[in-house]
Amino acid sequence: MLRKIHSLPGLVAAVLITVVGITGAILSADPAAERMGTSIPARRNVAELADRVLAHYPGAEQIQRTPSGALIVYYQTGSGAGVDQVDPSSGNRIRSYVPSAFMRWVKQLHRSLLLDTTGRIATAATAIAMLVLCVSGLLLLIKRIGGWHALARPLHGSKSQRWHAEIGRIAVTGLLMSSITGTYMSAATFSLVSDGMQNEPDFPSTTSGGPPAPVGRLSALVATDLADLRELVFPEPGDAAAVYTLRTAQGDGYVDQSSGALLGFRAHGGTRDLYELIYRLHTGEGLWWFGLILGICALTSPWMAVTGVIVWWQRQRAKPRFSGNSPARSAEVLILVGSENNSTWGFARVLHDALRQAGRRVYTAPMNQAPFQESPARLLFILTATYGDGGAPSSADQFLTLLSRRPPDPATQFAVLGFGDSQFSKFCQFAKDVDAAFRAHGCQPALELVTINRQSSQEFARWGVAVGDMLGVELKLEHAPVHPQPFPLYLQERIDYGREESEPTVVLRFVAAPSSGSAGLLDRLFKRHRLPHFEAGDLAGIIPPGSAMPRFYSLASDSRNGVLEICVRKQPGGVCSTYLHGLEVGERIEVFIQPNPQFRPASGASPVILIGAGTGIGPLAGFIRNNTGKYPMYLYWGGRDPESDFLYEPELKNYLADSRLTQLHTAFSRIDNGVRVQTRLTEDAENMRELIGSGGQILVCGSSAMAHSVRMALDEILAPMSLSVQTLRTTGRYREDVF
Ligand SMILES: Cc1cc2nc3c(=O)[nH]c(=O)nc-3n(C[C@H](O)[C@H](O)[C@H](O)COP(=O)(O)O)c2cc1C
Repeated sequence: MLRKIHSLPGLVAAVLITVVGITGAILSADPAAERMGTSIPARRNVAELADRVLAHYPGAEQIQRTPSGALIVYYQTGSGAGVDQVDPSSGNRIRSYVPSAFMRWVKQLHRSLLLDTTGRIATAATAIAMLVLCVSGLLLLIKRIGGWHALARPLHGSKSQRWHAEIGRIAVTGLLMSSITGTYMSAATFSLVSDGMQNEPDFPSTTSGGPPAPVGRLSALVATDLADLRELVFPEPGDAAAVYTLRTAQGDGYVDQSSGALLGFRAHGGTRDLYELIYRLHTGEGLWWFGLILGICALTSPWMAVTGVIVWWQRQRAKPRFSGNSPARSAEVLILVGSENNSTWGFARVLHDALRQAGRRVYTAPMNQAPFQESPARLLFILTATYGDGGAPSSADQFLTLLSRRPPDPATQFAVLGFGDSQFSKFCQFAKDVDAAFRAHGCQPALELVTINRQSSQEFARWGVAVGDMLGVELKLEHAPVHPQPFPLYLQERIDYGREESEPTVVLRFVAAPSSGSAGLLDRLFKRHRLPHFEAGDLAGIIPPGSAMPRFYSLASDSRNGVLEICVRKQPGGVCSTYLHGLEVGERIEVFIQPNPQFRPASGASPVILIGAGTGIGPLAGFIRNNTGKYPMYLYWGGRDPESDFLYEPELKNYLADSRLTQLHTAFSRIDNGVRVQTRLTEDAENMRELIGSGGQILVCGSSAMAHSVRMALDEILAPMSLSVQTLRTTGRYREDVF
């Protein structure tokens, strides 16, 4: 619901929000520019100013003081009327006052889209839409990220999602302020609220009628501080009954031109003061710095509109299109899906189709729409992602309440499949909560809870086998997510380690075109650089022949290195690793890139501690290779035997020599007194604490068993500092890429 409230006004008003935002940002520069060209004298009264202005402009008709403090004089001369900006101290002319035609046009566009009343209604609607977008966007972000306290945390999601939320959380306060004040001003324009301007003073019925006194001696003007002046209108020369009209910050009145007495003064009411405050907050007039801040925030509106539309479009494209649902009333099996970004629906589709092929009547629905009342189904599959800080995705946020209202039924069997990312501290937490809720509700687990890390097709296929066994049918769950376009690569070089071992490792370097052969020189020169963009730590997706499922390998190079490099250990019976180990130099393969932006060293000079074992060294070696700024980097790496599989040995020695690597700590397990990498960490605990104390970040890459041991060791190392892996994780200083 909240998402709909956010998307609808955004989509409808995207163009208007862009126009109003850009014009607002341009207008915000005006008060600042005006303020810069204005000097504000210390204590001066209106009588003194008027006296000096009259000395320069005998035909002065009116003095106006703009909210920025600029003084404008309207006057008549023998040759006609004129308007000048004058110096507040001397009354001297500064320049002729001609508001820029461009700024007037921008103002009209901002206020009414150059369309009078229709335009004003449209801009009022835009201000309201913007207000709704700011509030709903903030609530969505809080929900996604896991609460108010987490608002400053690093963001996850697709590139457009992250950019939308990142800029949004910076600009939201300014945009909120602009939209609230804009809405109020539009309401005042259409008299829906009062602006307090109707409270005009009554024109004096009698005046002293005496001869005009010099303006510099009129007591009411002497008593008025220049800083309070808004406007002074001079009386018609020769008219003894005429008076000065004086408008100030406090109220409006008239001044007798002979006695200098203040006549019929009427103070502004609270409504007028409120309107003026809101006007100043919106326009920045009189508060130029505030206006500039709002202007900068308003500049983000085109960005927010474009990224917002992209996020919406991506979500629409990924939306499930379900055909072949059996009616809920007659379904034997329910598949309930909890998803935020829709990828879980792809897995649900595969399960749905496989169960139908196995002859079951299946009904699939979002968890929030579980048809508990109508459906007699007694077998429930729940496929759900986790969001925020271990919370529910949007299509499942009502589910636990729905379940609690369902009468307990021991005849119901359920199986929960959790989708998550082990980078998050509360991995698949919502799936765990759902599993626990079903058990507490008296339902029977048909299968134990299974969690799937990063949408792994292999883990899903394994779960499918367990489901098939449970149902007594053969169930093949092959989920091939939609991947980016693959591109061809040629193997340029391979470096083999531990050939004689049962699980040898190979470093493979691919280029975008053959570096030798029949290709022409130009072809060779340019095609070599036609690698798509990727960074070390991103994932290379490779689909081995005879399989539909890609396997992912962490990249050990950047595209700017001119090669795509991966480090592969041959797994016993592993389809893809066997295929890659069999590649000959010059052979062609197809690869696609899956960005993995959370696994990168933070920018800046704080130390980076890289920890890995086995082929986990791949991305870590890539980070070191690209550390051309020579920031402190420490590598702790565990291998088996230094004789046969010291991966990247010559490169690491070079990096140490040219300071791209600060320290190298190796641990080998298959030698006398062999140790694992976590032991090296513990031995070097003092150094580790020092590095973490100076703001260090830890990146871990390798098997999940190794990552687990490393976490345990680090928790012990960090305990004297009252820190833990968990606390580092929540602040983005501990990241894992685990397989
Ligand atoms: C903002 C955000 C927050 C997330 N929070 C968690 C989390 O707390 N725990 C977890 O295991 N996974 C978390 N994930 C990972 C998702 O649950 C995972 O990518 C899932 O496969 C997405 O499924 P969906 O595309 O159907 O929404 C988060 C992802 C994002 C983008």
